[in-house]
Amino acid sequence: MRISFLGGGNMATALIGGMLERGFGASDIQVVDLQADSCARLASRFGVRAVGAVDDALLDCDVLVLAVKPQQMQVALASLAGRIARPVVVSIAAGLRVADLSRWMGGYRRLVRAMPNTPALIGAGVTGLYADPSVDAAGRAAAERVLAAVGSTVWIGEEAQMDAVTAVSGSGPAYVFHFIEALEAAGASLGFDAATARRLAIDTVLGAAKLAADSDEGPGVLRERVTSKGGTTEAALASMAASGVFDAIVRAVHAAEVRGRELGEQLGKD
Ligand SMILES: NC(=O)C1=CN([C@@H]2O[C@H](COP(=O)(O)OP(=O)(O)OC[C@H]3O[C@@H](n4cnc5c(N)ncnc54)[C@H](O)[C@@H]3O)[C@@H](O)[C@H]2O)C=CC1
Ligand SMILES: O=C(O)[C@@H]1CCC=N1
Repeated sequence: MRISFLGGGNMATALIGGMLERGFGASDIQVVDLQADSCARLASRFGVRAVGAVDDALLDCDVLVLAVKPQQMQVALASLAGRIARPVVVSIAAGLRVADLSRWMGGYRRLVRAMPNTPALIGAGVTGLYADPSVDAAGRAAAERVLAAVGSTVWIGEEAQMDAVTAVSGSGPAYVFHFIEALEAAGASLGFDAATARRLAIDTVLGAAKLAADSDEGPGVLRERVTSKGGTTEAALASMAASGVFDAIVRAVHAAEVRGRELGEQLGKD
């Protein structure tokens, strides 16, 4: 299976790295990026073909992944209109709807929207996928194969829910990194050196996530197990509740969902 990327930034790098780790061949992967330094970096790091402009070889693929910023998409797609007939086109852009992507590609409709996240870099991503109803089973399977190479996949039945996927799991790693930053800062403020504070914070999140993933019980039950009556955890959780941490996180995820919808509406007007 031949895969091409339009845009070779953070996410394309994460996806290509993960795919190569999982047995995709470098000679089956191509990238186009406007920045010469991005092309040089991808070519030297991964051994893939990386070019500065769309050409016929790049478009001769089974899956074309659209990996430019939402604001860059319309201009980027203008270079494809009328030039593709075969590949299933997979957009990983936040917000942008199938109808608008299709219009910008001159009516091409073999489109799948995917929302991966950066842990794809180590094969630990999760991706929500939505296919235009016109995409056949083979097209869906091809798109899923690319994203499944870098983590788990979940098909979403309604396109409108892709903004919720973006808010929960697409942006989600940033929330977790932010939590790690806070835990690390707290450790440092309690007197640990930087390396020790970071180790304690990261390994705690890693271990807790693994425990949650491996357990038949939900995170609420696991939380209660840590929380001894009258103990230290109870004191910390009471402080979090007083600060409204839980509700603040829920509100933050809703803000991300709203921003995804706004992006789609604003950019789709043109
Ligand atoms: N960063 C993340 O965690 C996630 C990002 N996304 C989505 O992935 C997409 C890419 O995001 P990043 O990789 O973070 O952005 P990025 O800015 O790192 O990469 C975009 C790349 O596209 C290139 N580019 C721009 N216009 C181009 C054109 N016309 N032709 C060829 N290349 C062009 C840029 O030079 C840049 O290297 C976005 O649409 C974003 O919504 C999706 C899931 C997670
Ligand atoms: O922040 C963003 O817009 C992108 C989409 C999901 C993660 N990063």
